[in-house]
Amino acid sequence: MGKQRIEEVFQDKLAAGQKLFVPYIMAGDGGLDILEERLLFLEECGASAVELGIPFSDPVADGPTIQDAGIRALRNGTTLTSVFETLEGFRNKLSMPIIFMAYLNPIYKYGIEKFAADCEKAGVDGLIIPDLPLEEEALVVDYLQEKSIALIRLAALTSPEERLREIAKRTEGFLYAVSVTGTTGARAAHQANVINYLRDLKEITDVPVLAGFGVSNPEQGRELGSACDGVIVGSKIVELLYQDKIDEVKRLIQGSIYNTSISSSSTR
Ligand SMILES: O=P(O)(O)OC[C@@H](O)[C@@H](O)c1c[nH]c2ccccc12
Repeated sequence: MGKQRIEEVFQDKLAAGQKLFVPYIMAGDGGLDILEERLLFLEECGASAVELGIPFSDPVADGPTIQDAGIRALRNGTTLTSVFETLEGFRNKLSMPIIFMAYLNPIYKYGIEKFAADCEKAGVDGLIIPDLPLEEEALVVDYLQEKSIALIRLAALTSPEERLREIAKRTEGFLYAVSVTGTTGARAAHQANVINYLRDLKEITDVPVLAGFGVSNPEQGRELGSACDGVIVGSKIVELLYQDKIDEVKRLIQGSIYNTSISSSSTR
């Protein structure tokens, strides 16, 4: 399904007046045995897609919460191979898109051609590679395109306008609007200029724009979501799952995706 699944699922939700919510979890945190249960739960809560982190020893864009989750996952012996195998076992039980968040090094070591083929086999629809700049994309784009795997590009608050336009033009599936300057991690509030940044991004692209980094509660989710198409939440979700606070995960997701056409939130 690949890129097309992301486009269709997101378009359906947006057309129904819903905002999008994409939780990030670290594959192998808590063991790969619980991955199926967690993904089914997130889908049931109303997640529009899931961003699945591949643990890596040198996660330069990650703050302490996700770094710690990565260390736990690596200690559990999580590898790209075991994640692919696990997903293949239950992919057909989920209808939401699955997006990998992986640094370039593990993908490169695995072999980009094999990686793209295994994404297709395991039903991985899209990919975020945070340490792959536009200038180096030639390393991967052809292989991903052949398998229809969306390469989701990241816009930064500090990117000059011309670069933002290029990023917006190239991105597939959606545009990831990084909404803080710094690493991942829950924050109490966002900078004042973030809303304008999101509105500007909406103007330069037709694909959905999702805001990520720093969202830690439904109020922030709704605030950022009001200026774009929805939010991505990582650290807060990772922390709540680690603490087994399942009900709070549900509240965070459902509280963030209000429905723009019928004011009460849908639990579908
Ligand atoms: O953790 P936060 O602040 O909620 O941010 C989302 C983020 O975790 C997730 O999208 C992500 C995890 N690691 C990344 C590295 C780069 C870009 C994005 C990510």
